[in-house]
Amino acid sequence: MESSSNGAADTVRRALATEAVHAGREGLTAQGLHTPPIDLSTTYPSHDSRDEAARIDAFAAEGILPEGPPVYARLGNPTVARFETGLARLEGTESAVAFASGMAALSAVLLARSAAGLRHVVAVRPLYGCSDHLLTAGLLGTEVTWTDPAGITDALRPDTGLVLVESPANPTLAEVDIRAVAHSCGTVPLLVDNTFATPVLQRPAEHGARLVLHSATKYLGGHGDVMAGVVACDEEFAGQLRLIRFATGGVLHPLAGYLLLRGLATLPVRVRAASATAGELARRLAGDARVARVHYPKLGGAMVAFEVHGDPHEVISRVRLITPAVSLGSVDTLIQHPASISHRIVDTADRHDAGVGDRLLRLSVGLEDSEDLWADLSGALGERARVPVPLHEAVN
Ligand code: MET
Repeated sequence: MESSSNGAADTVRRALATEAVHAGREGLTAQGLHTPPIDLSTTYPSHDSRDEAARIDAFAAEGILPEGPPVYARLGNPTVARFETGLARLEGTESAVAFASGMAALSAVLLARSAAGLRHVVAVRPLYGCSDHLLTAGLLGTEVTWTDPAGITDALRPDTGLVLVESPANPTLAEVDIRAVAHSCGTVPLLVDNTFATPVLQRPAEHGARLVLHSATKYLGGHGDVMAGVVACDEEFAGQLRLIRFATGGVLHPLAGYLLLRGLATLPVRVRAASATAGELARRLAGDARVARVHYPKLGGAMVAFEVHGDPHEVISRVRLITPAVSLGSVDTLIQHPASISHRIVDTADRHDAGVGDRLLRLSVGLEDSEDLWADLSGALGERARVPVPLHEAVN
């Protein structure tokens, strides 16, 4: 293995905060560099076509990247590979494969399983709304059985290729016991969407998940300026994902790879700071008569969900410091109404069954001062509505 950027041996197991800064920066010092280079090449020159053919054959066999330049950018990219290395180290997996978005990453996993003749998926609600929709609509030819964690074993079939859970879940922050769920899956791969927790709070692979999914757009990037997805997994599955990525083209741009690697360096600091503020806001919301219910994970984290007695649209319209926008994981605090945005695409009855009520608001806590955030949130909650008021407009 190459030496790290500061020359320390990689054989020593290092703490997460150290890995966050150094993993993926291997070999820079030897190149005389401090920051990772951004390789924008779409193709790579070679006068040896026989060697190129052999390298393509080697990649096509198992999705293993050949030594040296990647031939063509759809096979791989050195800047993106640094991010993949960094994320794999943080999640404690052999490999990671990055995509253009979280949905592209999930799609690649589903296609990999379908290609193996295993098109049945078992999934637990709630999931992020578009993940739910992708499965429910069967857009990729998969068939889904929705169940709760206790029903997973009974839901498995000979053609089940994947079990899918998200914990803490978007948007209710419901948690599952990942180790117990992994046990219920038997030999079927378990995919855990770890977007909300991040490897700072939870490393699903340590509890038996074979695949760990992230919308890297969120905490991994951390600044609301890069869209990406990534799957952390063993090298065998990673090879399949690279082949799917090559065939379907959902590659990550190298600049995004650079921004994500930079984001990983501050991930532990950002997540811990935002989580402390989120915990405090959750505590204040729980003690506020204008709030009917607060959802905050046992695991902690920077996401808070809460149900208001009043009209949730009014709260959204009144925030001034907090950004009224979907998405999460940025340095600034965001608030959105899942029934209107992130989970709009989920059938109303299914959404309600999953615990995503019409009065639920989802807060992604950023790095601002907690008193400033509380002042804004408290102002937005308004003076009245300490008891439920009817929702008049077209809220399903
Ligand atoms: C297009 S809606 C959702 C974006 C993001 N996945 C979220 O949950 O906020």
